[in-house]
Amino acid sequence: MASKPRTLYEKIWDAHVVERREDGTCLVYIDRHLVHEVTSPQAFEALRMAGRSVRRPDLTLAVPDHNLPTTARVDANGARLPIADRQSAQQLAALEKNAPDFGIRYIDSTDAQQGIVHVVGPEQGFSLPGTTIVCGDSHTSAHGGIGALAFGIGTSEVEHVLATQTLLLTPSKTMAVEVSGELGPGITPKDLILHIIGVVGTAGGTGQVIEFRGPVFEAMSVEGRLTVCNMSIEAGARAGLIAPDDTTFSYLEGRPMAPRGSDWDNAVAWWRTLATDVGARFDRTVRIDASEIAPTVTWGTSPEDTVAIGGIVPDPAGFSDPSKQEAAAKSLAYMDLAPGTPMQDVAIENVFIGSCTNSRIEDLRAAADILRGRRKADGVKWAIAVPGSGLVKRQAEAEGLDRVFTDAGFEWREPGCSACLGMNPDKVPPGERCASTSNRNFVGRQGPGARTHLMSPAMAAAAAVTGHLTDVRELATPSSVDTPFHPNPHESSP
Ligand SMILES: CC(C)[C@H](C(=O)O)[C@@H](O)C(=O)O
Ligand code: SF4
Repeated sequence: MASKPRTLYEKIWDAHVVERREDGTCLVYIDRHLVHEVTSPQAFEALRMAGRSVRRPDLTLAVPDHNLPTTARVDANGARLPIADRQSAQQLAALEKNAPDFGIRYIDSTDAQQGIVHVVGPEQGFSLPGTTIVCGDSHTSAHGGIGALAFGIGTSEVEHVLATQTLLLTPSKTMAVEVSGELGPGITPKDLILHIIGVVGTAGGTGQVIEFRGPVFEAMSVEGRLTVCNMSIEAGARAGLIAPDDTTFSYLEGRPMAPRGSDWDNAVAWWRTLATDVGARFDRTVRIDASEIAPTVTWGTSPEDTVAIGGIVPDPAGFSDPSKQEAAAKSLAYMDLAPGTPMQDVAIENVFIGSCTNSRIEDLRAAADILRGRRKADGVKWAIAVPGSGLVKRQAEAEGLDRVFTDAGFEWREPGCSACLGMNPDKVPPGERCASTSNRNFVGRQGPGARTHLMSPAMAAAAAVTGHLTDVRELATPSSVDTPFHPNPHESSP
């Protein structure tokens, strides 16, 4: 008898279950564990107190990102500069000590391979299709873009994975997000995922694993897929997935930690079997028409508060759900926006291009395409471009993108989480607005009182040039609009 058709999620899940318990929970094997400085110190301390070691240090990779300043890290003599904030300094020092103490590979802040953990994993070939990947960080969902079942875990689970290389989990429900049609000129993966979150809602995917399906994702670069899956957590989902294909394999082949030789061939042969079978069942399916999507921005303090750039700030009274009415009214008060205001009239004083959502080479190219030969508007006080890793930075510099940014009035920074969240010196001043390529527009996310509008890198660049939220399609040169994705994945890899 033919076996039951399975989804991509079910195939990866089944391949990793070590033990099914009577209560429905499963002990699941974890293939890859990424560790950063914020959620790991207590986990290592607990191991130390219990006299335990790390079960598979070779499957664990540590890299600092959240707390690192993105200004110069060494002085003129190459000596490391101190970290001013005490808690940040302690967390960073703890990771630097814990990694070698427990035999884990550690990428130092001064190493060209350092970067945001979710940029570094795929870039190093550490994150692979068909694997289970965890990290004490919600945006671990990003790695689903290469076809891995990847999700964030809490600090006690970090300890559990370090000690046992397993986790106790319950199987998730599945949701298919089927996107038909094609994205229009100038519409990027970020616009697509913002639009999807607007449709699904931040609670829409709760506890589920979303598989993004359809020709748009098949045509998308790995960078774009990482952007989409990165934000699936903002739809409440446990993880996001896109089936691995030739685009994925050519992105990964030859990366430092990817398999080689016959191991590579065997891996690719298995990865090819992972795609969802015809006839496999999802618990829920959401259908979206790509051709209806415009450049998308947020107006409120939740990632589901999205609107097309040509739209207006909504009236809270227009929402049918009373709790949403209340939330929208609160959001608008915090954002200092009046219902009915055209989004394009919203002036911004800050621009942040970076974060694990949009700091890969293709993102920097898209922003630079808009900025080339232009300058930021006078009203824009602070604009920074923060590459997702040292390798992305190096690649961008080789292409002259750093000059495009600095000529346009941007600061060109060292890799890290930066102004995505206020855990390091890069903060948006209270009461000011920021056009940001990050993934969360929560109250105080970019600093106390800061007001965040989420958007794509090209849209953030357009806002920098005009000083207000702007439809990038009105600014774009024909060539930058025609190629929203870099066509050749090899070219777009650092
Ligand atoms: C600090 C970290 C635990 C947090 C997360 O889990 O996502 C951060 O990365 C974020 O984006 O808010
Ligand atoms: S860049 Fe932002 S979203 Fe990504 S891991 Fe860092 S803080 Fe979290």
